Amino acid sequence: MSSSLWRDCLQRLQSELSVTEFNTWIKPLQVRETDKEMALFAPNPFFVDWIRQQYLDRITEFVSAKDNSRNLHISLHVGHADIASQGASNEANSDNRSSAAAIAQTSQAVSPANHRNFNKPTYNAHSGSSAFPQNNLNTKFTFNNFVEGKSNQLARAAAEQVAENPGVSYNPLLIYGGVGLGKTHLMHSVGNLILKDKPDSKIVYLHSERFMANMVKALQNNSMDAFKNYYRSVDALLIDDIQFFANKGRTQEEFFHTFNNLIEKNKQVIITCDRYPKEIEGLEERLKSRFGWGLTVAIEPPDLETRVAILMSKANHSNVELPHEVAFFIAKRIRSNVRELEGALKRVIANAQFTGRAITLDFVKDALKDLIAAQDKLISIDNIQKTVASYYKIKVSDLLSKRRSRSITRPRQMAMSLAKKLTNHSLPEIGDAFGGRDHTTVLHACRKVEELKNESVDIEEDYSNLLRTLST
Ligand SMILES: Nc1ncnc2c1ncn2[C@@H]1O[C@H](COP(=O)(O)OP(=O)(O)OP(=O)(O)O)[C@@H](O)[C@H]1O
Repeated sequence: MSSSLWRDCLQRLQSELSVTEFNTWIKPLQVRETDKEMALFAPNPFFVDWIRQQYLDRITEFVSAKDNSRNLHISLHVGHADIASQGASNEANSDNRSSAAAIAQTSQAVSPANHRNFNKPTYNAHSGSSAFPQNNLNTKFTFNNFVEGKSNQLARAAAEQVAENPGVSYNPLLIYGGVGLGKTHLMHSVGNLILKDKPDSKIVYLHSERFMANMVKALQNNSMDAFKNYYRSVDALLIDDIQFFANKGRTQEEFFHTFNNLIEKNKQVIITCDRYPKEIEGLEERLKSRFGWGLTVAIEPPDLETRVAILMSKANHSNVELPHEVAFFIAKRIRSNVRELEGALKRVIANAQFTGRAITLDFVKDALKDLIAAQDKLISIDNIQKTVASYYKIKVSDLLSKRRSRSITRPRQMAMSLAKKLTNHSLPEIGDAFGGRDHTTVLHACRKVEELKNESVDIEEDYSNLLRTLST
């Protein structure tokens, strides 16, 4: 079935994409539209992945601009629109869940607001009588395919310990770091390993947004007891992106009690967060302090060697031979996070498959030219150093020197903190660029600047001035 909204969307995409791209990826999509949802169907999981990475933002943007009154959810599925209709009617029939469950396994609801968060596959959801998910673990995320490097070593080691001794080693385990760095991957790896050792364990993974949605549903349906019992009866609760709880008082209250209950019973809790939890505004102090009871570990952006290793490993898993020089080229250019690195690799592989061309350096330069151009426009550490030095009327060589007088250390800390904020370089890379300093020095500088900004209007003003100069 094809709605007029979808037809408009197709027209727009056709005008924006090349003929091959449109015919290969967009034309085969089937659509089923209801009042609340636009469900898109693609022939296989790879196709779904590709649509999500390359086109979903654009489709979502277009649909919400064109029809913002309905706030349509856009979901992606493997399969055919007509089979899904059968699935949907099965879903309504509580005695016949198999088709609905099969569809649920490959479905990821996406709305303009929650698109990033629900992007993650949750293939392992069991069907069941409960209104709540049974485990939602993605079996693709394991320790075996998690590439270790300096940036994630500690987090990985802690996660492995927790998987071996759930509820005992570190409870809670809190993993924090920027987007796409492997926090969710590690969390699922723990869940999968616990299940391998103890298949009867009740492990639940969910995004914090889902926790809140389930709570709201339970409040509406007068089923809070079932909600509480469900989450308090698990052996391990893995909850992603806790920063989402900021300023959501009722959800925090509920989570606080669930958390206490589980920890008291030595049930494992694992939490991820996109920043150091103490820095989340709108998160209650009692939660922040409890999160610190166990172990808090950071994941940093991977360094060059780790990025190369990740690319080689991902290519290997897709049975693709990736020349080392190509991996090196991509890893050098794409530094932001692993998700983008993986996206670039997928794009290279798909392009090579379409065109039948070999993956050479020239081929990759061409296939990724827009990504590379965007990357080249990013602010460089060099530029930050020059701007900060000139602002404080010192020399760049002072910033790189060992001098420790305040007139030099403050600007140096400011420059490091701006480098962390405005570039995709990892802490070790920033440290290197500042006269070979350790990554902990950079971390300290970032925290110090945050602290000083709160204490001193002058520093706050310097920071804003520099940020403005660098961002224009
Ligand atoms: N060290 C690694 N080895 C292999 N794959 C990795 C590694 N780190 C990240 N990835 C891959 O990168 C992608 C993004 O990782 P993940 O979803 O775990 O990031 P995240 O930190 O949870 O991000 P977000 O904050 O956006 O939720 C996944 O496909 C994951 O498998």
